[in-house]
Amino acid sequence: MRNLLGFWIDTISWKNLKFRFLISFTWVEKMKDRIINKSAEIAVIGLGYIGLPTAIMFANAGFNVIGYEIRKEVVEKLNSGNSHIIEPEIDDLLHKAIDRGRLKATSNKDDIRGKDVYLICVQTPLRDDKTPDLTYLEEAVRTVAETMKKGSLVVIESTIPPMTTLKMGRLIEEIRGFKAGVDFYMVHAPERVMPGRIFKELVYNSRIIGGVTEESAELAEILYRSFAKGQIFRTNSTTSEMVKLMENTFRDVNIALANEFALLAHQYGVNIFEAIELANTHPRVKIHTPGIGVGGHCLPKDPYLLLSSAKEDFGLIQKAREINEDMPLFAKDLLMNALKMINIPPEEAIVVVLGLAYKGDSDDIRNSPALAFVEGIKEDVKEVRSYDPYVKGTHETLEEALKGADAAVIATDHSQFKNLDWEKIGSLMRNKILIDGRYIVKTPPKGFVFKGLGRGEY
Ligand SMILES: NC(=O)C1=CN([C@@H]2O[C@H](COP(=O)(O)OP(=O)(O)OC[C@H]3O[C@@H](n4cnc5c(N)ncnc54)[C@H](O)[C@@H]3O)[C@@H](O)[C@H]2O)C=CC1
Ligand SMILES: CC(=O)N[C@@H]1[C@@H](OP(=O)(O)OP(=O)(O)OC[C@H]2O[C@@H](n3ccc(=O)[nH]c3=O)[C@H](O)[C@@H]2O)O[C@H](C(=O)O)[C@@H](O)[C@@H]1O
Repeated sequence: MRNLLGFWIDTISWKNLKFRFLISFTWVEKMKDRIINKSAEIAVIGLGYIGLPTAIMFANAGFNVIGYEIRKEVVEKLNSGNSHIIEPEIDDLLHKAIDRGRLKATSNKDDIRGKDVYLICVQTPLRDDKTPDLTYLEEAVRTVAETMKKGSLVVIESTIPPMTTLKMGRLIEEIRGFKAGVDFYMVHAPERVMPGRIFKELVYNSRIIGGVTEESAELAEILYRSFAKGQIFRTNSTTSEMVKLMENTFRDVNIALANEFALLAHQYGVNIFEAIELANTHPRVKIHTPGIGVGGHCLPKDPYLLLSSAKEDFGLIQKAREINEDMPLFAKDLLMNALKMINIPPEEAIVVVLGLAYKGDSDDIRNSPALAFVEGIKEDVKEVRSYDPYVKGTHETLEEALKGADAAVIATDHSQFKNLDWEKIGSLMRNKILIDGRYIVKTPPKGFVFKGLGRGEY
């Protein structure tokens, strides 16, 4: 917090300091009142996995919220009361917000003019060359710059490379002439929720708020307090950007270590899941879970966002990424070995991938290792089919997908896959190969050539 002082001094021009201080004092008090009495109007930019639940939370906390989204089909769906994402509790909470008249979606910029608060929740993916693609963010910031008023609070919730909030502040200044921390308030308030637990974690997780000024951070804290019960820590925007990226990089590197242990276990004929369970009985060891890969919108890209502006190479984080990115290829090796064991030429094999989503009980296929696996085998085998209960465009039923197939590969830990009767399902298949990339099948089913990732056999 003490470090912030130097920061404000940079941001505020000394010449106008006294005058601006008076204005800013009046503004901040007014804004606090508007937030506390819920008369502050909120625009959420981007209604995806993060923006929609956040908009719903603020609406149900009593604010008038308008969601601005460029995908018109999403806007239509939401305004008719239907969520376009799968998440526990979302349908009820969305209906509540819409029925109370607190939440609307729009694709019209005019509808978000002059709001008190702008929350930017757009995607921040990577380009093919693994550098950050900030075009969605920049476009969202342009929209905000065009529609905001003096004194608005601009919150970037998206995960972004260090120093991006300051850059976006300068972009607003170029477009609109408003200076961040002087003419408007600005923070980076990264979201830390876990899909599948979003509505619980929005309330109970702790939050980091990185302000370009202390006042900005204070306002944002009051705003989030309208529904958040976890601790809220204030810092500057570059620190909060780094904290968020460090959290996901920590998880990615730890998963890579678990994956490397799994690869080693194959060399020594050890079941890695038994070994990890035993190692985790140590009071200071908590090894993650190995698997077919690390997917989703965040873990596969956030380490690269963290490294993106660094002036040197950082080997550990990069290496961890490579290990995780190679795991679908290791699963491919397991499949090829199984085909060889029963003399099925790969070019004649029909392979069924069970689960396309990046993790269990999700419909999100962004950066999914299942897709990398499909990509890795599609030129080698005769046919690749897929079945995912949550993903459109896959086979309707598991049975239909497996009929006449040679191999099934479990790529996602959907609950539906956990208690399947493989001996019964096997009767539908032409050949019985089962590859488990997610430690779903604990005991190899009878009559199958079974290979489990991390299970020791190769
Ligand atoms: N999905 C997750 O589990 C988490 C995501 N995050 C971060 O939150 C951010 C958003 O992620 P998601 O919600 O998953 O992405 P998403 O892709 O589900 O949602 C982004 C939405 O923004 C819309 N959009 C893009 N540009 C726009 C613009 N200029 N104006 C209006 N709408 C626009 C897109 O059409 C999309 O609906 C990312 O930075 C991500 O790293 C953080 C924590 C968890
Ligand atoms: C540090 C941390 O826990 N970050 C969370 C993470 O959510 P996300 O759903 O992407 O995380 P996840 O459950 O770790 O899954 C990511 C991927 O990693 C795989 N995975 C996960 C844990 C593990 O031990 N082994 C493993 O292989 C999953 O199968 C999945 O493919 O990233 C989110 C985000 O930033 O998007 C973040 O808000 C969440 O709190």
